[in-house]
Amino acid sequence: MDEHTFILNRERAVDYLNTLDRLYVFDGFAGWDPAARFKIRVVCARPYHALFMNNMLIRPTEEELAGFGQPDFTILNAGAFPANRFTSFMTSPTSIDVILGTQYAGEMKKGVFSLMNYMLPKMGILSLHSGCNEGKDGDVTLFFGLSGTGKTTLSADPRRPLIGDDEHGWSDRGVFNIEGGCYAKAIGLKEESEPDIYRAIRFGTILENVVFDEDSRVVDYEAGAITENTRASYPIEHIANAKIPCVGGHPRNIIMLACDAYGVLPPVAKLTKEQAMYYFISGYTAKVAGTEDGVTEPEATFSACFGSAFLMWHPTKYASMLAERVEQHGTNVWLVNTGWTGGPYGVGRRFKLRHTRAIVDAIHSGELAAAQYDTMPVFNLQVPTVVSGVPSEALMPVNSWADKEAYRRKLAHLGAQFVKNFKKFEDGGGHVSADEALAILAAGPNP
Ligand SMILES: Nc1ncnc2c1ncn2[C@@H]1O[C@H](COP(=O)(O)OP(=O)(O)O)[C@@H](O)[C@H]1O
Ligand SMILES: C=C(OP(=O)(O)O)C(=O)O
Repeated sequence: MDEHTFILNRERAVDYLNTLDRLYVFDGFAGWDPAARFKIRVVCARPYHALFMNNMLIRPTEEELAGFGQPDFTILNAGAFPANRFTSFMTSPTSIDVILGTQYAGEMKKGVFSLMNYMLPKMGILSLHSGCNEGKDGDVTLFFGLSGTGKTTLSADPRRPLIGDDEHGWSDRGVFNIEGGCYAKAIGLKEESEPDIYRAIRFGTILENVVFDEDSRVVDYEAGAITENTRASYPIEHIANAKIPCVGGHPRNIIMLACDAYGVLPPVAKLTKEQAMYYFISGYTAKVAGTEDGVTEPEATFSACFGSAFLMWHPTKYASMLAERVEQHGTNVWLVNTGWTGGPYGVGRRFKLRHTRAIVDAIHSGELAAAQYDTMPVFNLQVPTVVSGVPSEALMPVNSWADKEAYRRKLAHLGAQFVKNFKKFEDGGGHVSADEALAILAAGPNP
């Protein structure tokens, strides 16, 4: 989009907002690190949108609010009003630079994230689409992953204080959350399996698109009648063990999450430095019905750095910043499949949350770093032979499939999709040397 189109959209949003009798304004911060903190003003037509950003941004103290002054950035949310589709560069009535034509509250938080993906790297800080928590001895873990892969679910862990569930920065001082709240998927939520998130849903939380009984107000988390993408937005302090301020040291472990609906990838693999770059740049998951409209069948998705829609620089810029930090801090990198086992979607079933949690626990206890590994064909991934609390036949995927030939076909098929996707990154994008680019490419699958 060019500047002129942006100005036209902005004018349209301002004109619409000016017609309203009442507007809702919220001032808050993005970035828990005071050296990387931005003042954000949200101006919107609906109180729900203002409350959403009250939950998702960092709430200023009364004193901070008194001295807030002019914001660094302003979000104009005129989502009830469409953009003019005849404006050049506008291919739809939905605009997300200033918000027109969509009332999805997530646009505002991801708008701030896009901004941070531009600003932070300029300041030498890596922006991360990841969850983050911290162990008793201060060891930090990042959970990268696309929407629905488990960032929010797995970073909420009663034994590990939560730093954040979705958006972080990694500077020379360590990691910090960008946000002041969480945005959890609520579909199928149960107190037994996700107690922290379930209990975080109380006064002040926004529940979006859930089905509830109008008389009793009891919510039916199982119902996806409106959409599968039901959500709960709550201030981070609603999580009992949130770490406030939401900052931590340099990560000891990075977990890259993929929800592989083909059932091809192992539930956990240990990555070499080059594999870590390869899987980070690839940003794989397989979408099943969920966050996005129109997705009803599993479909491989590659989204660079696990968030290409929010990247403002070439993906290899973020990847090389990640490689530098991983090297400097000796961070271990893991690939965890929170998707299917025993066959693809429709044949097998999703990994049990308690098995994925057992894997994450084995990473944190150091059990996996000391484990024995086998090599998985095609992807050349190092897969542990034993993980406490996880059935061993689930570790090497071929063992969990009844039809071994069908597995081999899907393995080759997924490998080929990775290779095809990676073509556009083969030259390193000017941010890694030609030799490094070759080493990263060689770390990918060989179908
Ligand atoms: N094995 C698993 N690991 C992680 N999440 C799982 C697993 N099985 C089912 N789920 C469900 O998948 C969804 C993951 O969503 P969420 O954690 O909000 O993803 P993200 O924060 O990455 O968008 C949750 O609804 C969770 O209950
Ligand atoms: C907010 C979103 O992302 P996530 O599921 O990663 O929270 C979204 O995709 O709308």
